[in-house]
Amino acid sequence: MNILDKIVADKRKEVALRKSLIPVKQLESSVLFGRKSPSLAEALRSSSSGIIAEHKRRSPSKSVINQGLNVQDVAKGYEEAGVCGMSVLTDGKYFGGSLDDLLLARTVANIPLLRKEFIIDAYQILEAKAHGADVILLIAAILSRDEIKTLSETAKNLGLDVLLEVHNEKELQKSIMPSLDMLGVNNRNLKTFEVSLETSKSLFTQIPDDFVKVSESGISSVAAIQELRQYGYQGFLIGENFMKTDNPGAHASEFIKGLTS
Ligand SMILES: O=C(O)c1ccccc1NCC(=O)[C@H](O)[C@H](O)COP(=O)(O)O
Repeated sequence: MNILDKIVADKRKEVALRKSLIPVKQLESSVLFGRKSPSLAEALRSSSSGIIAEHKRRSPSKSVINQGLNVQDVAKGYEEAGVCGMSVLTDGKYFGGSLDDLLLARTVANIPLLRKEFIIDAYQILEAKAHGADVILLIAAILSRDEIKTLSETAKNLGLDVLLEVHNEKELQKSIMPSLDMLGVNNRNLKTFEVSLETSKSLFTQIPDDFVKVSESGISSVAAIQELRQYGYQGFLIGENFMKTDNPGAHASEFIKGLTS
């Protein structure tokens, strides 16, 4: 069993438990459920930086990145830095995150928030909306085409943007459909943890122009982004490079200045 299989097996149990504890009606009656979500795809299209900055305490590939920060400070810092959106990892077991992190980020920031999660069930999309997310992530490696269609249509019906993540041509070809807003190429192979920006560079021609192209993982320099832009990428998801510092917001701010100067 690879790490992705393990995460998904645990996620199925976790979602079943959560469903038994919190009924859909309760999620739907939350204050944030009625909130209009700003679009991350639109923000990326009109941005000169394209940065989506992530809150990431730890990960299967790197173990601990930074456990000592307050998620609200990180969210405020990212917003002040001028990022287009913030990604909040909500998985507890492997990433040390939670839905409370999303809620806390929402209370202090107005930028689009992405629920970074291993979504396998529409219930998790309702949770995302109820906790202030504007965008959900769907991972092609763990979903069938039919599941991607059902889950992305659920998200669109709730006014959320959808970022669909792929790692290779096969995942990309099975996933293309109109209910997606952004296509993300993950430079990290989630089964082996190997990271290479070549993954983004090799897949860009096959992503139709209707989708905002996002390059994810392993991005740590302004030069890398300038190069990825040549391939048509408009969004850049960065986690560890910001989160490993004492002040991710300040680091993101310096990074964005380097990109836009
Ligand atoms: O980051 C991991 O080790 C990981 C392992 C298994 C599944 C997903 C994983 N990461 C999720 C992500 O996609 C990244 O957090 C995100 O793209 C940011 O990456 P980075 O800038 O390299 O922290």
